[in-house]
Amino acid sequence: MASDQQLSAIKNSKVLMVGAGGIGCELLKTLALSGFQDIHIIDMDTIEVSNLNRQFLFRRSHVGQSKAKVARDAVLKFRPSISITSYHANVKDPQFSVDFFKEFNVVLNGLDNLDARRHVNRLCLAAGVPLVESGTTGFLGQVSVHLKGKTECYECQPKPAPKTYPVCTITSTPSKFVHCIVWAKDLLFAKLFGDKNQENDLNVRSNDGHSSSDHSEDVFEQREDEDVEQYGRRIYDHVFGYNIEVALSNEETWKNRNKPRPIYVKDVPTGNLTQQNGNMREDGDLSAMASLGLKNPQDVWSLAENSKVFFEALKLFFVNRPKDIGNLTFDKDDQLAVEFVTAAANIRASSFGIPLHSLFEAKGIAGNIVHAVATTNAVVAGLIVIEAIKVLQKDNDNHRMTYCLEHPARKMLLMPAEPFEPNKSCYVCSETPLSLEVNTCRSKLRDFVEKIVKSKLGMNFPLIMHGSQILYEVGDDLDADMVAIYSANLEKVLSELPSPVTSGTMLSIEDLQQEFSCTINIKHREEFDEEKEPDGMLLSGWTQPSTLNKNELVGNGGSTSNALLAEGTENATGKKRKLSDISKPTTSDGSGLAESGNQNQPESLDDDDDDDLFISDDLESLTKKKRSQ
Ligand SMILES: Nc1ncnc2c1ncn2[C@@H]1O[C@H](COP(=O)(O)OP(=O)(O)OP(=O)(O)O)[C@@H](O)[C@H]1O
Ligand SMILES: [Zn+2]
Repeated sequence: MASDQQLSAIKNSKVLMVGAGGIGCELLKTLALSGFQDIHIIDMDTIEVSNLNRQFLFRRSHVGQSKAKVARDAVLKFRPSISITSYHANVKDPQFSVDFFKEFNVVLNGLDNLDARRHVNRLCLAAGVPLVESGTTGFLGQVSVHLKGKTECYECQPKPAPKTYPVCTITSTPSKFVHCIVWAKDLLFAKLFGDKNQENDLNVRSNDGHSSSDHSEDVFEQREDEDVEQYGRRIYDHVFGYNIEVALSNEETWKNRNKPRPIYVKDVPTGNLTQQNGNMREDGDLSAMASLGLKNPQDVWSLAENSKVFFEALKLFFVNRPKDIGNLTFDKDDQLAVEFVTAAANIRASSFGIPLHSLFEAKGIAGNIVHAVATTNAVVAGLIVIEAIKVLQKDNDNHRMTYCLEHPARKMLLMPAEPFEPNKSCYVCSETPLSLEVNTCRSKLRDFVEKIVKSKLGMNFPLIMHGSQILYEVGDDLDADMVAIYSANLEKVLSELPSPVTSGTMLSIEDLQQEFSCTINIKHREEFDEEKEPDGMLLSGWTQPSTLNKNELVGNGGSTSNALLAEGTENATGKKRKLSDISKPTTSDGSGLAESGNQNQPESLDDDDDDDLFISDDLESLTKKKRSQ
């Protein structure tokens, strides 16, 4: 039961929830039932069928409608007297300015991506509004509190980069099914159905050293004299047959590897491809599986079935979705795209002697999906509300960041820890400059804007200055002359800009919407390792807090929090961390939650009682011990 004091803090508060998905639905319900009276929700999405299993405020009839609005209406049905305001919008839209954020007593995040989380973090810092951040993945969850100047901000700890694979593993020497998925999704699918002007490694390696005139034209363009079936067969023979033959001709590559087998259409009994079954699923999605009468997404298809799905999906794209061709990027919710990618990945896997997978498994890998657990979302939502109430009561000494871990016996375990102090070298909440190694004579301003300013620094509306000269700016109110100058600057190499950027230059970069600025010291470097530093530049200076050494306890930014709050990491793609992993300093970054061995594991861990949830204070006492040293 809440105390009178708590109730009055709750009643007089105005809270902003960002995200009305898995965590958001639970959170809105818990806020309403806890007595919150003025709740604002932002979510940019509409409801999908795949949300219904856990986003319990939504029903089938709501599919296609705004999540924020439907969530609001559903909760108002059982709490009609409270005020809920919904925004069907991206939190990065300019309407959600620093002034907008200042209206709230606390901001609660239920997001699913790094980009939006970073943006909200910056707005909360600029507005001086406390942020309660959260994330879940399967049985794992985490809630943390960020108070400007008192605790670390969401970006104080670097987040691991999403898992990437060396280009040659994907283009020439796959050894795992995931490599075949990446090839099918990022190369083949992108080449056939995506933007034709995008760089694509599909042919680069496989055609190395072979200048057969037959293959020097763009083989991926449909020829005027061929129909879509002939086109499909030619693509099939090219990517699964010819390209593999070319790869095989490089003897060196296969000295210590199993050789792949070229596969041509004529070798595979695909039978009659004219379909009788109609090509729609029950939910109205276009589907090659439906046309072919393949019903169970958990079945592993044979090579022949995969080949049929390949041809049928390709045909359906060209015949039924011609407008999409040239504009598509892979989307795990696009049934036909998932079918095509599954089939292509399996045919490639077959060629390389890698076990084939079902559509269900392939979709999970392609979409970086860890199946959500509704209970974890509910527990995390409860923890968010507990921390939000402490924020409202200004109970700043008692905040906890809480990890939701998986008990070895599949029970859920809560681990509270004290929040960390701000990282003095955080480029977001402190003024520490960053440094960038870059070839200033080769890299263009465009590379710097795309790869560093937007992608690494997460800026939306950047302004780049060298001394008092503006090199680049984004905004709606720029006059045409300025737009022309900035566009021309984008195409210039750094050292040839009107105000040349060379070794020793200090650039200031500002995002006017986020009210966030930082400085970058430029250091010229000639060469970069293509595989390890594919951006051709290296940003540094934003380090782990120096107070932590490798074997010390890490409350946030440790492997669990990174796995949860950063997208697409190895952990988020299916490998669940065990408590024992987290309790020992054996994680790759040495940042396991506890110091070493079993001594730090909660005693109750092996306890066999039947409770489904228990809270351990062990970690908290350890944290205190470490900090007082
Ligand atoms: N920039 C953003 N602005 C507003 N809402 C956002 C933004 N980024 C993500 N969201 C919302 O955050 C919510 C996250 O919820 P959740 O993790 O359950 O994802 P989902 O898309 O509903 O489910 P899944 O990804 O598993 O299909 C989504 O509803 C999504 O629309
Ligand atoms: Zn910070």
